Amino acid sequence: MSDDDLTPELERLRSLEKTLQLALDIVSDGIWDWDRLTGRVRRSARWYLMLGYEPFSLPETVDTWLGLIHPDDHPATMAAMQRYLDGEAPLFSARYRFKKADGDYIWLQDKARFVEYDEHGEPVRMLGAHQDIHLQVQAEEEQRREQAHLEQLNRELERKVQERTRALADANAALARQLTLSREQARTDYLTGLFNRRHFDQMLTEECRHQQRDAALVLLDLDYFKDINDRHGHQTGDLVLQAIPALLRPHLRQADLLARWGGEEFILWLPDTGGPDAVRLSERLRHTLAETRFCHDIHLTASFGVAVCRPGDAIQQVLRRADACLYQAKRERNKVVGEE
Ligand SMILES: Nc1nc2c(ncn2[C@@H]2O[C@H](COP(=O)(O)OP(=O)(O)OP(=O)(O)O)[C@@H](O)[C@H]2O)c(=O)[nH]1
Repeated sequence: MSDDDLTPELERLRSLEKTLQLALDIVSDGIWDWDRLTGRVRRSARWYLMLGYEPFSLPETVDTWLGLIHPDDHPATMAAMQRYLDGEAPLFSARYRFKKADGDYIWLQDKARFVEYDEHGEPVRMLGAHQDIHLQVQAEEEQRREQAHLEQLNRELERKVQERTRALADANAALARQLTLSREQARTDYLTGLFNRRHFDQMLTEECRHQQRDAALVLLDLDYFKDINDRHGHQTGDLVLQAIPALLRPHLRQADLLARWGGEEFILWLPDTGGPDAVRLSERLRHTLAETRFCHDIHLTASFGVAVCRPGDAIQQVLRRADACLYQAKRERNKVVGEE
């Protein structure tokens, strides 16, 4: 073939190469072309511009590439290359940071594959394309940071909700305890721990409503209690009053109700109990009190008024009758008086 024949063919090839170059510029930000036999790596002008270097100003060697990869991304990049060389990947593909002329790093996507082989089938040429994905990676990192921040906020919110829920449950439990205590206090005499008059009244009304048999009402009034206060002081008087329930209780049944009726006055409701039994019990209580030595060797007696409540009786009437009996007992003191 003469030179004249070659010229149009060369022109056609040059035009083709130019077209190819333009097409590569459209789909990538830099092209590299490695000749495995010479070790030379040619890079496109755009490749240099992408990194801020003068076009073709760096040595056209593999070491230039290796020297510009961020040290942290080196192992993964080499591993990706090895996978391709070992035939485990259809092409070399890696993301890594690459050093620019100003010393900063940008994120690149690098994709390459062998394009020529020798007669033994050994690859001799590799063609690669770089893509500047810096903005994309930054956006992804920002998104990851935001996601992590949101997850952190979410965890904090959940922790706070749990804390509040726990605090609320604690507050509810404390409130329930307080309510129970308040209810307890509302029906208890603070000094003796017995039911107070108000609660006893309520219970009596209930008891009467369901009463089917005789019951007894006993009023118990300590004698000359004022003397104890006067002689030993009000605090000692309190101690004596506080000791009364423990002295009476052993003589009572589960169903019997004992309450503090007022100052030094106590009251007993004895269900299913007739007059004689109530008087006998009152005598036992009278003896117990009379035989007890309180603090400071205090002696004490009590007077008792016993009335019987029959089914259908008005409780106020019964109370009045018990009070009348007590009044009579008080004439002598240390005495039990029951209804005739
Ligand atoms: N320490 C103390 N004394 C009380 C309490 N409540 C009432 N008293 C005293 O009980 C005394 C009752 O006096 P009085 O009503 O005169 O009766 P008394 O001295 O027991 O005499 P008689 O009932 O007539 O035998 C008063 O001194 C009250 O101050 C109390 O909670 N603690």
